[in-house]
Amino acid sequence: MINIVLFGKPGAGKGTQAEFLKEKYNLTHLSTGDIFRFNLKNDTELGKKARVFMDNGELVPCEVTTAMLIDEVKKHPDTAGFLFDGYPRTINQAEALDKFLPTIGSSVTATIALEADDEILVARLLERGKTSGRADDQDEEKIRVRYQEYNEKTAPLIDYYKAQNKFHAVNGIGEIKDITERLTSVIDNL
Ligand SMILES: Nc1ncnc2c1ncn2[C@@H]1O[C@H](COP(=O)(O)OP(=O)(O)O)[C@@H](O)[C@H]1O
Repeated sequence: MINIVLFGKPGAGKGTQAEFLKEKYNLTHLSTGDIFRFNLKNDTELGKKARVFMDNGELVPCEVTTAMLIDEVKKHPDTAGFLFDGYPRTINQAEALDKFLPTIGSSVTATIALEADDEILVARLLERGKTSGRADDQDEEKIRVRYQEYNEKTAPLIDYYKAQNKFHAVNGIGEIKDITERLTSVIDNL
């Protein structure tokens, strides 16, 4: 089983690249953002718990997110591997994943970060907000909160995975297909 964590700031292109990678490597794509948005749209119990946090650009509490993620993983016992997109986003979540995966005989294979400058990313998010209907993409204030959350809570994961020799980074600026190639060359060399 190969488990890849796609890592990057909001707007870095994780979702776009995940679409190509899941096909190429036959992986199950788990996007916590997508799962939360589905639950919001359908007004489920989970959606009710997540809504205020998401609408404000804040992280949903770890207990809620981790329980949801583990449920999703368990739905795919026969998969060739997972492509985690948007999880883990805190050290607590990374530790939870490192505890859970061995219970299904697996582990994180590698973390790959898509890197890009903040100004480019904020512009991308505002552009996406014009068509995506995502409230958190339409308001600079909310985008700012998401970057704060990233810097405080998610950025420490870089050192967490470096300490395990599992951190890789690629340049997230350029043509979509060139970025896909950068990612596949990392995965093919794992
Ligand atoms: N691992 C997570 N932990 C906590 N909250 C999360 C997590 N993943 C997604 N969320 C919630 O869903 C929102 C949107 O997620 P996502 O689409 O991945 O965002 P982005 O485009 O900012 O990377 C986040 O701002 C957060 O509220």
